[in-house]
Amino acid sequence: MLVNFFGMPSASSIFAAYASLSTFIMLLQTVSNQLMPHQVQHYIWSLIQRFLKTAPSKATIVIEERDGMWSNEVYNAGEIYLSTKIRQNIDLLKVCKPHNENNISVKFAQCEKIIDFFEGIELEWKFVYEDRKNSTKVIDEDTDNLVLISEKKYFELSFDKKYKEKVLDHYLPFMLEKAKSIRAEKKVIKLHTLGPYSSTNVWDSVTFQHPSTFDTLAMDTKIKTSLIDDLDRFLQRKDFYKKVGKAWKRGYLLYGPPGTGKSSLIAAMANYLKFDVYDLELTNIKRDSDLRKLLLRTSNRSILVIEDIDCSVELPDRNGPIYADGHGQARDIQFTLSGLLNFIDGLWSSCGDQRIIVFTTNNRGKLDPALLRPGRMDMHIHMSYLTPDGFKLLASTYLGIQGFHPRFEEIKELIESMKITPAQVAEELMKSDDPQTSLEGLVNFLKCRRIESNISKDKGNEENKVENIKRLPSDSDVEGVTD
Ligand SMILES: Nc1ncnc2c1ncn2[C@@H]1O[C@H](COP(=O)(O)OP(=O)(O)OP(=O)(O)O)[C@@H](O)[C@H]1O
Ligand SMILES: [Mg+2]
Repeated sequence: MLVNFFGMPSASSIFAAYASLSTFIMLLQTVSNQLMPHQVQHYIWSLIQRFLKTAPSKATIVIEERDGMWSNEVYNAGEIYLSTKIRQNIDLLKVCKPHNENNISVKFAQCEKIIDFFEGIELEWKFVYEDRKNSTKVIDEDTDNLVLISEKKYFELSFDKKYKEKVLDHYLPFMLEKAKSIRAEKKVIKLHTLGPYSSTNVWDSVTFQHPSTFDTLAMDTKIKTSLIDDLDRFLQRKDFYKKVGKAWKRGYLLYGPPGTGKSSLIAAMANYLKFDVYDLELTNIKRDSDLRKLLLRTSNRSILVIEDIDCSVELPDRNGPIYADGHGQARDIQFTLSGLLNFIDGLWSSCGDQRIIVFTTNNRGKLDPALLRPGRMDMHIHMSYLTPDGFKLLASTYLGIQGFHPRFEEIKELIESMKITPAQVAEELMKSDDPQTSLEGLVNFLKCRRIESNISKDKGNEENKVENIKRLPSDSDVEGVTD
């Protein structure tokens, strides 16, 4: 073929090639018309056409359900990703509801094909299901038990060969990410706690159903916004933590009086992030090694909570490791708070992703300095008494009152004049379904509280006066004083 100086074939050579190809095809048609029945001709032509169109340029990736004994993450992701697409494309579906998910999952019921598109590339997913002659042993990752399976499942992902790099480097990671977010959306949050006598060192888990969210939480708006921003930034900073060589973790210290919403805030964080919660009651732990085992059994994307750190456990100071438990028996505790924190740091640096640790306390002043040291807890969050804005939020959540209500002014003035917790007000607001009655009850409650606190203030002042009078120097106190 003639080629011009741009490396392209010339017009005359293309024309000549086209003419000889057409002559060849016409000849082939004449021969086949005379020798073969019409249906056979049609079948052969369609085969040739299909071969010319697809065969030479097609690539296929096989994604098996199992990688040896273990499940294959890419297959699992494929199943989740395609579950959003098969509803429209396929008539025979299989549905199930895994125990750790909220919604029904839709799966392939038999060998089927689905077409997907990604940045202009057409991708064909084929689900293949085969019965095996012999069953094989695999690990059920939910229970860690060996189970026998007698089927083989896999996906064949086919596409134009020229997009191989793009599919491997972009489409599959995109599909994995998508599956991750679908899974996160569907995920049921678990609350893991230790039994009263956790000699077995295992976490008991139940479904976490705390309804608290950032929308229902009455707290300083600026603090709330900066916490949400902090959590968002934390989730997106995988590369940053890797770059600076730090464990991908974040620590929060929540402090404030009882009933100001510290535990509710933890629940709101868990619901926002869809992270499991591990509630670590340090008093239940006997040995340092038990603690390590338990911590090793916590999962990524989780919140480790240690509540009331100042009083729930008597962590030894550096002078003495032997402590008495609640029953007066000696308890050999070999860890210090800073030891615990260092261990968590070390563990999470090597095998932890997206870990959050939250400590709560009613009294920040009583805390071990190890915890307060700069850089130890990333954010100290003060949960304080109720403010008028906080009250408006509670009124909207509990009573459905949006905006203004004639009683708000009086309530605002009462709230500003005393220290009242959101928990106390929430309890009053729950006493009636009728907003008018509830607010009436709240006003009475607040007035009583104000009278009580004035009385105790007066009493305090009286006692102080008496105390001061008692302390006035008597003749015998004042040595060497003469008139
Ligand atoms: N800031 C708040 N916003 C909305 N509701 C709140 C808030 N604080 C407390 N409540 C209500 O009071 C209940 C008790 O609050 P919570 O257990 O979160 O307080 P806490 O600060 O953890 O108290 P403690 O120090 O005793 O553990 C919650 O279930 C919730 O109904
Ligand atoms: Mg609490």
